[in-house]
Amino acid sequence: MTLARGIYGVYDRGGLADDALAHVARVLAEGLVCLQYRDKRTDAPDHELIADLQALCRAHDTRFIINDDWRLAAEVGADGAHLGQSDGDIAQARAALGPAASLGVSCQDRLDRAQRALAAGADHVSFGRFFVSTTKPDAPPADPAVLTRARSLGVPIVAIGGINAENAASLIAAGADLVAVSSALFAHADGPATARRLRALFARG
Ligand SMILES: Cc1ncc(COP(=O)(O)OP(=O)(O)O)c(N)n1
Ligand SMILES: Cc1nc(C(=O)O)sc1CCOP(=O)(O)O
Repeated sequence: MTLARGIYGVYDRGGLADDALAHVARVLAEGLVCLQYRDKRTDAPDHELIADLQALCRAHDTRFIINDDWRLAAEVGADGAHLGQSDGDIAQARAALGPAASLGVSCQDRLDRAQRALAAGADHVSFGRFFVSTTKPDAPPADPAVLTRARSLGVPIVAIGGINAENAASLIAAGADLVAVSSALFAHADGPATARRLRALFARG
């Protein structure tokens, strides 16, 4: 299923408050296209948390995506997976997840990576980081011009890295269909207000 334009939430399991799920529900209520479960702390997925997030996503008509591990995505019946350059075979992931799944691939600032990912079965591609990210401080920088070049690919283009309500407009203007946001949505109390402001940016066209 083609991802609509809008907000792509990245729920990073590290450093969450006790009321994290209630906070996620408030953010989802603002209207996110999808929510990614990302856990870099352990190889042991938190199945209870995954089930809770998946249920919240269903209730809010938000696609639920698993980072890094397409086998886990298939096992839990997620709506899709997001793969980095070393997260396995994209064609194998597509075969396992099926044609309706959302399958995204990180391409940093490389159009050739995006072309290869799409040829192998991805249906959207992600570029970044565009701003300094507290969630992933070592992510290499990308120039927003890659978003403009990527329009020619004809698939949804995701921008990621340090994005918030103040800086997202430039990336949307450059060509991003979705902005992938973690800390500004989920590590700050004003995450729901940020989601509302981001939505307004897309509503402007
Ligand atoms: C939407 C989106 N884009 C890029 C990434 C980064 O994925 P990856 O390169 O696999 O790096 P880690 O997230 O594993 O650190 C992402 N997660 N989501
Ligand atoms: C998970 C991730 N990947 C990135 C990349 O550039 O590939 S940046 C990033 C972190 C996104 O979180 P925040 O919105 O808090 O910066």
